[in-house]
Amino acid sequence: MRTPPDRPGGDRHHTAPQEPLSVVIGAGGTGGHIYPGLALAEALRRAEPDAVISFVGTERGLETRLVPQAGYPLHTLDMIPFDRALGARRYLLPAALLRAGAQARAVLRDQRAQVAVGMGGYASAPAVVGARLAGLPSLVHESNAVPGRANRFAARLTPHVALAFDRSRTHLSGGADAETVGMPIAAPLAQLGRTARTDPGAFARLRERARGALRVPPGARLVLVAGGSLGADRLTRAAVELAGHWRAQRRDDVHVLIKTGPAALSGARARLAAVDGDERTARAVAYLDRMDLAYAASDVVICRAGSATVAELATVGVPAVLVPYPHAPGDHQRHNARVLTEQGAGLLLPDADTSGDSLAALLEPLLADPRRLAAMTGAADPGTHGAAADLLAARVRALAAPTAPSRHPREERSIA
Ligand SMILES: CC(=O)N[C@H]1[C@@H](OP(=O)(O)OP(=O)(O)OC[C@H]2O[C@@H](n3ccc(=O)[nH]c3=O)[C@H](O)[C@@H]2O)O[C@H](CO)[C@@H](O)[C@@H]1O
Repeated sequence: MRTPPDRPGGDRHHTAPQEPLSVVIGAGGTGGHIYPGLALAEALRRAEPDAVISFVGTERGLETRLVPQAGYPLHTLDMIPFDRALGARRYLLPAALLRAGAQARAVLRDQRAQVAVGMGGYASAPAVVGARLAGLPSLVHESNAVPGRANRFAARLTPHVALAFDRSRTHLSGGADAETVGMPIAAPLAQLGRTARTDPGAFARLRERARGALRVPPGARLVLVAGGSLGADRLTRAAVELAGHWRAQRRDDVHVLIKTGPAALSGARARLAAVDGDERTARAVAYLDRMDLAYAASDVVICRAGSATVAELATVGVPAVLVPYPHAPGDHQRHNARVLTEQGAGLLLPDADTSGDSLAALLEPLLADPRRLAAMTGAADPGTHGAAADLLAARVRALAAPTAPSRHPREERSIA
């Protein structure tokens, strides 16, 4: 039996011994939904060590690797993607949603959950539907500057909405009452941001260790090319061209680390071998499990503008060249990118203009200008991303409280 802990921000009410906090988190598809879900899970466990946390996801996404690897059970639902389903298969969506919602309800009941949280991705809306079917409170966290259809739908089913970026408020039903908590990011990244801002000596030591771990040649500036959790072929190709260009110039003051995604690794390595056989100028890896090391070691990051990446860059303050994915629903990556470009912490490069030549033209003057790089780092506004996991966890715990305003009239109504 759980003893009511002495809670900072103590917001659960205790009149009698009760079951442990049990929360089901719906998150899936790509890293941008799963890592924030995992950061929330960790924050819940920090606040209530005996909390029972489970995830719902699908068989198709990165969650099948990342969630069990982090030590949490994953229950899979049969759900089709919201956006692709709209087209000719639009008529399949209500039935798919109800079926997946019923599966989520079974998980919620099985786990004796008190709250469901939708973090975005395929499984997010079913988690919220499942909570409605079970008469439980739910909360939606919107991570993008422009919400996707799944979360716009889910936000109509619950009055509890939290935002990563304030600018998405106007797109959501109930958005006016939403709280901007920031994007939950992993504890090592939040810590890296704090160290970078408050302890230059410690950060310099960390940076040296990270550069060693990533095999960055001594004295070279590191350009990290990180497409997003799945990689981005356009960026990988441009980065290989850039490496070839710098290698031809015999430059030993720059090094490119290319995160390709697993599917593109062998092709990228073959192309790199043709221009830089001994990996002096560039190295390709499939995935980086330690993004904290990668950010700490980098002088510039070239990346897509997924919301988690944008929030992490704002937190750690690494200057960025952002190449928004042009087919993201609602062009949300371009809006995400603005978070950094409007601060002066990032430069925008349209996807169609991205090549080895355009990257060289952008990066060469930038890397040669340490004051400009430092100004970009200084301009990055960390906002509340470093604290977002704890802020969101406090909201979730408040909803789980027996006397909390969880049984909102909207949650009592049937969704049918
Ligand atoms: C193509 C597409 O539709 N992408 C969407 C997807 O992005 P996607 O999941 O690719 O990208 P994000 O940038 O949001 O998140 C990537 C996450 O994976 C981590 N990471 C990445 C690479 C790596 O090697 N190791 C690693 O740990 C990053 O640190 C970050 O935490 O979900 C995001 C959140 O809704 C959206 O904003 C993006 O538009």
